[in-house]
Amino acid sequence: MPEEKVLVLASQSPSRARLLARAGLVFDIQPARVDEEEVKHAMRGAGAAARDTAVALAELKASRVSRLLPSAFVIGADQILECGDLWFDKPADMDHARAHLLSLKGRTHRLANAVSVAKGGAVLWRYVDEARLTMRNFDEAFLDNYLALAGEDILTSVGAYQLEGPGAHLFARIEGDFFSILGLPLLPLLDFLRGHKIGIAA
Ligand SMILES: Nc1nc2c(ncn2[C@@H]2O[C@H](COP(=O)(O)OP(=O)(O)OP(=O)(O)O)[C@@H](O)[C@H]2O)c(=O)[nH]1
Repeated sequence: MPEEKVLVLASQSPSRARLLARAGLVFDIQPARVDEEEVKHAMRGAGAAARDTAVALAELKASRVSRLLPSAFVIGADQILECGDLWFDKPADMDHARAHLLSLKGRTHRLANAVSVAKGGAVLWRYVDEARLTMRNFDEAFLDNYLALAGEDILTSVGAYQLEGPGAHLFARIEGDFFSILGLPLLPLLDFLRGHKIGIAA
């Protein structure tokens, strides 16, 4: 009897879970207990770039959960939004979301998107890419209408937008992978998983 391949997503992200489920993968969810702020603060203080910090966090989440579930393939991911020399976190509430978007409007921000797979506590694979997103210089009346339409779902997103939803109205231009922007570099991840006979047989 071949060993059943167990797949676990070490993430609380509804977007990451949606992307994997819609690709037909069957998986459990076990969010990682990681103090992201502490790791970001330490790495930023040591001069690490956003992409390296996102990789480190993705690996930490995957390896920590895979130590608890040693026979599973565990996916960890992390996204860092950088605008100017500021790193943004998910907004705490709608007022923060409004302030977030006022500081991003009319500017280009970068998203570092990292994903990692671990098994038995060891990182097997990691991948990182970046996207550049240019927001329109919208006025506050537009922003109020956007917030009313988009609602509190945007609090689950580091940029206070869901590109696949009303967030599309915010942008003049996006450069980068759509799935990565939503939180998961899906195509390289599916490639890796198929190589381990997880997902659709090659
Ligand atoms: N639906 C959606 N979510 C987005 C978008 N852009 C960023 N996100 C989400 O923003 C979040 C980035 O924050 P992270 O700290 O990497 O992840 P998290 O949501 O805290 O979840 P963990 O993996 O448990 O750390 C992720 O959940 C991404 O899926 C988008 O355009 N659409």
